Amino acid sequence: CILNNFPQVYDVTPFLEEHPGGDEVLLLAVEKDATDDFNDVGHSDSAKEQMEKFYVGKVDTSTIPEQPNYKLPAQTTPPSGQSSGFVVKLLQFLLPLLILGAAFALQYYGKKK
Ligand code: HEM
Repeated sequence: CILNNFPQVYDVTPFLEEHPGGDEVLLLAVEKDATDDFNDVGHSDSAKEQMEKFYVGKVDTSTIPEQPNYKLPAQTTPPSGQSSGFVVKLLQFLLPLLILGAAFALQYYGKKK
């Protein structure tokens, strides 16, 4: 089935083996709007007449959503990833300070003894 000359739909299944341009190009156009592909080749008037033999019907364009009704897949990082990432960053900043503080404290108490 081909969406050629959108919104007209043509079923070219019986034509696959007879198509002078080969079946491959037709199969590449399956289930998409092949209007540009068809026109770019510069098909003859006879080709356009033959096309009418495969006419199935029209797509009811009112059923096509204006916005695609799918959502992009969510980011791979889990939702908790953000907060744990923050904790890691905080620790990366605080840990060297803590070690430095511990080193100074040890030095101070070590001298006292
Ligand atoms: C119902 C749809 C189609 C019909 C009835 C059809 C019919 C034909 C016919 C009769 C020819 C011989 C040349 C001519 O008379 O113009 C032809 C050639 C060709 N068609 Fe189609 N065609 C269809 C769809 C497509 C689509 C979707 C493509 C996609 C690109 C395509 C690509 C070609 C190519 C590449 C040639 C060869 C042109 C050449 O060698 O000069 N056709 N087609």
